[in-house]
Amino acid sequence: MVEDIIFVGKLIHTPSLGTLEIEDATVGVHQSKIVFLAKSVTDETIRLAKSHHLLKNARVQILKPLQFFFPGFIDTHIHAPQYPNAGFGIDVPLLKWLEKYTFPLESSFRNLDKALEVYYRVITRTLAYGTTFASYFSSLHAPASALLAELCFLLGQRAYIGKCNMDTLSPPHYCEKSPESSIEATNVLVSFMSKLDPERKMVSPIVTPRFAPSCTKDLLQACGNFAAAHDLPIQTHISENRGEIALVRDLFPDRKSYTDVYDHYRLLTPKTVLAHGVYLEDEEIETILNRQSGISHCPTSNAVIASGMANVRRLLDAGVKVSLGTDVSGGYTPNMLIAIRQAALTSRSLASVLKDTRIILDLSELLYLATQGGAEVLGRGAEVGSFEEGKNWDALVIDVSPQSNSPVDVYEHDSWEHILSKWIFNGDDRNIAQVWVNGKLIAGTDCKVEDMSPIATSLASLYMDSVISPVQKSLRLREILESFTNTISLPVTQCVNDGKVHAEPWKHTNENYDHKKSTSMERKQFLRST
Ligand SMILES: O=c1[nH]c(=O)c2nc[nH]c2[nH]1
Ligand SMILES: [Zn+2]
Repeated sequence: MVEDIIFVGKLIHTPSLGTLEIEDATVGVHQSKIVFLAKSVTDETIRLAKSHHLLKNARVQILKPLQFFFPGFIDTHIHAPQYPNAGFGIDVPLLKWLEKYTFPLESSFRNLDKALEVYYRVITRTLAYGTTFASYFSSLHAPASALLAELCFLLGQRAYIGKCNMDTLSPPHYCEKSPESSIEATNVLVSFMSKLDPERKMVSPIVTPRFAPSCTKDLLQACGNFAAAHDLPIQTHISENRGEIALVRDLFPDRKSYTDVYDHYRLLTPKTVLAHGVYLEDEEIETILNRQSGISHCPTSNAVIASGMANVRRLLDAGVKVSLGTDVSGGYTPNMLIAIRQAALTSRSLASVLKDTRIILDLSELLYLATQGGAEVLGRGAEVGSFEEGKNWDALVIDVSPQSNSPVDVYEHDSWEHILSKWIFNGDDRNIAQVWVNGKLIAGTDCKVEDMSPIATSLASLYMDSVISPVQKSLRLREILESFTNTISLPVTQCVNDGKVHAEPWKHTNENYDHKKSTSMERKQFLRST
């Protein structure tokens, strides 16, 4: 059961593009939803909240000075298995980067021990950075993707999880055998996740054709059909890099443009997330608008792998939905604050290059992209992204007081607009005191062991244990997960990987690989590669 709480304090959000609201507020949360919202704090508003029929048993949480509520960040594009590469590998352009750094790493996620370790880390790190909702690409492996879904569910992060569909132009050891086997594995993941969270409230599958060059025409067609048949969102990459666009032109000579490839295969829907969109032509933008698909602007990775600078203003002026993604590990960090900063600076650089100051994104627009804009692109605009009666309580408590021990120095004369801007440009995870998802406190510097769920506590204590060897850690991790899985009796499902069928997704996918034998080659390779 989720506790009912009346939150009292400064509340900052961007409910629509260009609207920044900074007000004192009294917010009543019942069973994870906002049921009362008064935009002031007085004895009367608190009394009114307490007398609300759904808040009779609510406790009251009052923020301290220099603390405020902010909607949780929504990262609409992040590659979970690439997290170990975050922070290096910036010497080559996109297609070479995939070959040199990305495919070798992702292919190792057939090893579920590795997946456990990396996925635990990426979820807890993004939560500490205030990401309450992430749209993850995983690798092509259904079992590891199921594990990612399960960990998000158990640790409490809202997430879309997509296993990559890719059946061509990829290394033989990291390429699906056929469109049929790719869709079969996707179906396995969808079935697993449907049992994990039947209402798709916390975790939902998302159909993930990696990008046009890594899919045959039959696979693109099958992905479009599958998404339509199961009413699922879709995510992919588009128009990120000039070399990639030329490749798409060569591979799909019958299609007018990169966008037309996706449109032809029914992959552009109101629930489609298109990452990058740096070089879209006017006609492509119009198609994306007509299909009501959205863009995930990934300025950090666009800069890191020198792909280019997307003109967000042009997309917004056209009426296209835009959000923000960290795109780890093209992006060097899963920290959404950095993505916001990079979006700000990219818009300024472009404004200077194109001699048009209108291109500059102001703070309220940047914050919208990172919150409500993300919710809209993921098709969840009515549920999360800002504070409104009926929405879920996915919120951060930001602390810029000296007690936060953060790099944000506030002076007496600073307005709240200035404080907000200082947090965005100077802050870090030390300012994120509380992370609430779906009415539960699950992370943040204030989050005590007693606040955490039992699984989060067990996993956290394991990770803080510096004595235990990596091999023991991996075994213990698996044991913990299995014990919790049994406790909440998650459905045992069948997962297909590399053509084999397995009883439970967290068990091995490779019959020759025994995780208990810590000397096995695979484990040694895993330890060396992490
Ligand atoms: O930034 C990117 N990261 C990826 O993993 C990828 N795959 C295809 N295109 C891509 N772009
Ligand atoms: Zn990407």
